Amino acid sequence: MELTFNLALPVAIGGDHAGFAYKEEVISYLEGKGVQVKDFGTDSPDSVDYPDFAHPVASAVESGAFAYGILICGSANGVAITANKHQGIRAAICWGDELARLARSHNNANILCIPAKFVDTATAKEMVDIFGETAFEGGRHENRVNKIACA
Ligand SMILES: O=C(CO)[C@H](O)[C@H](O)[C@H](O)COP(=O)(O)O
Repeated sequence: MELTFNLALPVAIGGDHAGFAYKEEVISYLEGKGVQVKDFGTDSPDSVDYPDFAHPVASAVESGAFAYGILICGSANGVAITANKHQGIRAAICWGDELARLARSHNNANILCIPAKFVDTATAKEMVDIFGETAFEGGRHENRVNKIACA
């Protein structure tokens, strides 16, 4: 089990209408740091269905072609529930720095789910940095993570 992300790979990002403006700001932030980002949409604030954007991001991260994923919707509940239907995905809802750190260090999360209606974009950017840079601790945590997947 890899302990850190391969940051040479792009980041997959997606979200629904409630997270649209938010997503655009996070993309600009990452690209301003030289991070390659693939935007899976949505592409406007027009109402859409979050599973239509969460599934492609989850599949992309599962493929191994992306370092990790970011999903954004109003509460983050919908995108997290959807992404976690994928066996290779551990999607964590985070609303603060320590949660983003723990999602990586203890749960080896590979998708960061951000509740756009409850977290400001400054915090989101901090969480993205922490999420991308924090290693999974392995050890006792790896035993637990290995028990998550249903047969
Ligand atoms: O939070 C969400 C799903 O968990 C979505 O972003 C939507 O905001 C939520 O489903 C409410 O939908 P609405 O059509 O924007 O009222």
